[in-house]
Amino acid sequence: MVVEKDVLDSVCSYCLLDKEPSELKRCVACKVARYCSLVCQKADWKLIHKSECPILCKLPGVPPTPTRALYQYLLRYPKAGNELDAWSAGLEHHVTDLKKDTKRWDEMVLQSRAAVDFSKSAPSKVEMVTRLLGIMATNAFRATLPDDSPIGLCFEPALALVNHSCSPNAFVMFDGRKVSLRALEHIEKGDEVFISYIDSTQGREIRRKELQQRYFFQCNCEKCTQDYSPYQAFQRAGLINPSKIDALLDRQALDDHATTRIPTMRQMSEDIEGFDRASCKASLLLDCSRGAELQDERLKLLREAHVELTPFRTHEVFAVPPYPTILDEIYLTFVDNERLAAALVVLLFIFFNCDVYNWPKSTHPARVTRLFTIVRLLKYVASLEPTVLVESLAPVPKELLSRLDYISTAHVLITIMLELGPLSHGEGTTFMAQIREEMVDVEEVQRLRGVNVDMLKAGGTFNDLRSLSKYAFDVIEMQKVQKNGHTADIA
Ligand SMILES: C[S@@+](CC[C@H](N)C(=O)[O-])C[C@H]1O[C@@H](n2cnc3c(N)ncnc32)[C@H](O)[C@@H]1O
Repeated sequence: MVVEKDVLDSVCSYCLLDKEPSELKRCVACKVARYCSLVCQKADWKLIHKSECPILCKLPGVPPTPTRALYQYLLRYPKAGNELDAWSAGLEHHVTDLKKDTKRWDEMVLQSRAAVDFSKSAPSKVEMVTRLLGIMATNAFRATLPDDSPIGLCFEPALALVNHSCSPNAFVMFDGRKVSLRALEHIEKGDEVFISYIDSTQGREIRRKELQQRYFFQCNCEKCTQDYSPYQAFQRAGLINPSKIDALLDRQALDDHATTRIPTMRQMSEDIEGFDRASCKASLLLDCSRGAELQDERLKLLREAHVELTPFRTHEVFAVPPYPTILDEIYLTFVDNERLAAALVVLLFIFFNCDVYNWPKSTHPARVTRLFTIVRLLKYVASLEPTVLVESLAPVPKELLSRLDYISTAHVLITIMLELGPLSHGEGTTFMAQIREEMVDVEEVQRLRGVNVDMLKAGGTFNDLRSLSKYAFDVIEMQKVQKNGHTADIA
């Protein structure tokens, strides 16, 4: 496991947990590696830093993450000849495919030479190291935090044996240094385990292109061969796991919506020009928004992209790409702008209308992580003065905003997460510890308020949450304008 170059300041180089930079102590020699404790520093020194530190001391900057992964391999197996270890040697390397892209291959050879040079290995090892780089390109995982931000490169030969499917039955979960393969559903003995290498909520052509370019194969899973829409894939995936989540989601309504979207999608495919044009224009605007320097400019482009998707909106096919991505980016822009009440409303809409279809299993880590974000946003909204809340969510009726019990809703969601978290992220993980911390915090607030939450009444609470999510479009269209030097939201 190698820490991503960009997060070296905020992640412990040994346990890989993210911390405030002030909580991490730098290695006094190289000033690159940082640790959250002496225990981690000692463990990393023994594992790799003893050999890596002198390299980092001599270099003017930190080499790219793959180069560091390569020289760390050479440092850990200094006595090996020009052959890879048995585990790595058996993995796909796609060297023939990689060589077809001469520019990419030349860069790979350069990176391998640098790794051999930095680790003072024999020059004869360059060929083996370039092959190892090919193996890593196909087999290494991007280690992430629960919010999906990258923290490192993980090369684990046993996990690398798992093939891809766009409707996977398992997933890889990172918790600091620990990595595990977890099932999304019951897998019979003898059945193949599949994970998704990519964002499988994207459309088939984008998925196929990405898999071909990065992994050199054409995916022939059922979702690809049948070109299933998210609604068909949802129905194929079966019912949502029975659990307390039923209080939050109306399973019958979800199923009915999916059923009625199937003929709608067929109808849409007859007007392919109209939908393709809308989708292409929205995707172009989305790309432009990613290049926008100012937040307001970014939001303006995303709003335009959202308007382009009006045909999707008319047919209520919110789970169909690129709709979920556009909404997700709008939500993230609101977070970046510290418009957290607006972010909550958009996120609720995404949760109820996109996520449930794109990740049908309620124990999917993406779904559970979303619930966690919703809890945090609910707690923030609960802390706002009622007048400020009404102002920041101008299109939402005051009556609904004042009726909602944000803390009790957060409380019930945490109760649900205590059931889902051990299945999605695993018992004993940092994520579960965070959920428990939230529970202690919310229970204390409830005690002070004298509120006793009854799960049976939760259905009512969630109806209000669903009602709030229905104002997402009005909230998105709300303009932020400059008024006498002050910014204000107007409907
Ligand atoms: C991480 S490896 C998976 C293990 C690999 N099958 C092996 O035996 O070493 C990734 C490579 O496996 C192959 N692969 C993975 N999933 C596949 C799929 N669904 N269909 C065809 N090939 C696949 C591709 O060659 C891909 O580059």
